[in-house]
Amino acid sequence: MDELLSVAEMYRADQLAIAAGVPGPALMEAAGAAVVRAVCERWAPHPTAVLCGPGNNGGDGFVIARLLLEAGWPVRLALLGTRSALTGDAAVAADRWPGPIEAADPYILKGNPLVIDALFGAGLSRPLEGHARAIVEAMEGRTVVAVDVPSGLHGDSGRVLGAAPQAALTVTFFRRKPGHVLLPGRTLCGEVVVADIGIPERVLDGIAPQTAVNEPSLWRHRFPWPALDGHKYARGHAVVLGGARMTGAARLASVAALRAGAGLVTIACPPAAFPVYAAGCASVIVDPLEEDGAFARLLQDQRKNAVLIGPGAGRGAQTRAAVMAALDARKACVLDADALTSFADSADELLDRLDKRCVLTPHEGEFARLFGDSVGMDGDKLSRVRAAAARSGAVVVLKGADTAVAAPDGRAVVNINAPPDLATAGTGDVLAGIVLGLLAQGMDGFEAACTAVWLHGEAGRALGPGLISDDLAGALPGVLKALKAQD
Ligand SMILES: NC(=O)C1=CN([C@@H]2O[C@H](COP(=O)(O)OP(=O)(O)OC[C@H]3O[C@@H](n4cnc5c(N)ncnc54)[C@H](O)[C@@H]3O)[C@@H](O)[C@H]2O)[C@@H](O)CC1
Ligand SMILES: Nc1ncnc2c1ncn2[C@@H]1O[C@H](COP(=O)(O)OP(=O)(O)O)[C@@H](O)[C@H]1O
Ligand SMILES: [K+]
Repeated sequence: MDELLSVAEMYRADQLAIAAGVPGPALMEAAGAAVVRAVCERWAPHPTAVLCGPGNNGGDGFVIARLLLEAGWPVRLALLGTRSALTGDAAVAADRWPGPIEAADPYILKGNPLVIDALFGAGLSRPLEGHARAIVEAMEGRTVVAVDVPSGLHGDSGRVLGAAPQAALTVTFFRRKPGHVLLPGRTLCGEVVVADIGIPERVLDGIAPQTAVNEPSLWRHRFPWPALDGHKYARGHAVVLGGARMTGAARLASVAALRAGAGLVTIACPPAAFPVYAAGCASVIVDPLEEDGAFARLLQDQRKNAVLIGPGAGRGAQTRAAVMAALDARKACVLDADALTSFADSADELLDRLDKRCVLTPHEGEFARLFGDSVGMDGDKLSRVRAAAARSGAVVVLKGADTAVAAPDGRAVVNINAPPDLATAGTGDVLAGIVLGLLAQGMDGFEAACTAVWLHGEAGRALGPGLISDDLAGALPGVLKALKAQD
């Protein structure tokens, strides 16, 4: 599993490693050596400036400068702050640096195209300003290798505090932090190398991290591959509420649900729209809702076990009533798009009714409408999605280039495989359909959401530039085949 450690958890990992008998200076020496290895693998020796900060990140910088010098590199080292202010392991590392210590002034970068940024680590306590900010800004245009994180980037949020350089390479230690995968951090880090510095894996037992990168090892063992003796009803019957006008959305979602493995998929739609839906995918059942209450009656069929409401549903009382009917019928639910926006003025009415078999799939705008009052929009993506899941009791998928998924019990993942080609109309409808198809097959809400987001990203990658949402479901068989081949 690819855990993401918060800054506090990383400090705890360091402490547990030291308590287990790995000396602090040995960790720092290993960290510096890992950076030097990564640098030497990528660049031939050339003039390099190592910028050291006042803490242990700077301590790593002293180790790096010494090892580069020993490897024959032309190195200059500059320190932000004074030598006498260094303490602990950083002071030990500084003692072992044989060269001069210069002041961290932008002039030191002159003639040094490669810069090692060892100013600040992931746990920055306040925004960069003054001298620190000036030197970070002066790195622009140079090849920057960041130690742990580009200085100024916060490891928990992925946000820039004041300023941070664009790195070509970031070498971090033991595990990535959320800031390496959340935007804009992910972009600023460039290539990320995770180095083993001798922290024993078992320290994770004492930390029990709740955050990870979304990858198949988290949910592959629960993927609902059809059984040899299975039949279509064993694979679930999914229902999609179709709207009167925007019919494409429900059609995209219904095909995606089938491709994700649902045994049957029904679109329940207004009678006037029946011809449009019926002319769509031949594998999808279309059921016109002839009279008031027809949707609730349709859901009385116990075999219909999962419901998607939102894509193209229309905003207003009818959609709200359909959501309530699905919740009353205790179906596994995916609520997306209009199903979320329809509760913008009465969010609590919805949020008080949800449980962990409900998956909400808002983009940032829909999130603001539904959770703006309860959670707010100020926090970072991971904190907000976690708070939203805790508030609602549902699984929340906060979409975007760095989609984050959270369960009400506090687990969360950040997804990193989705290409920007997915930023095109209708891809969210496809995602909602994939979640639906997996829920229909009995996957639990959090696993279904994580799996769907990953499959959606892989389908996007398989298609690449030029993809439109119509193509995505058709790419799922190839993605699923590759996933199955890894079993
Ligand atoms: N045993 C360990 O703890 C290990 C730590 N390592 C390194 O240690 C780093 C973390 O070290 P620290 O916790 O000392 O953190 P930093 O090296 O980021 O230093 C924190 C110091 O910077 C100051 N500071 C924070 N924000 C500032 C701002 N905006 N302007 C000016 N000064 C500011 C703080 O007051 C504090 O003195 C990691 O990033 C990693 O590079 C590695 O050596 C591996 C082992
Ligand atoms: N830059 C991006 N990189 C990766 N994925 C993206 C990017 N922009 C959007 N997406 C994904 O595309 C989908 C868009 O969904 P949504 O905003 O609901 O659009 P629509 O309503 O048109 O379907 C989401 O899954 C989102 O995560
Ligand atoms: K740094």
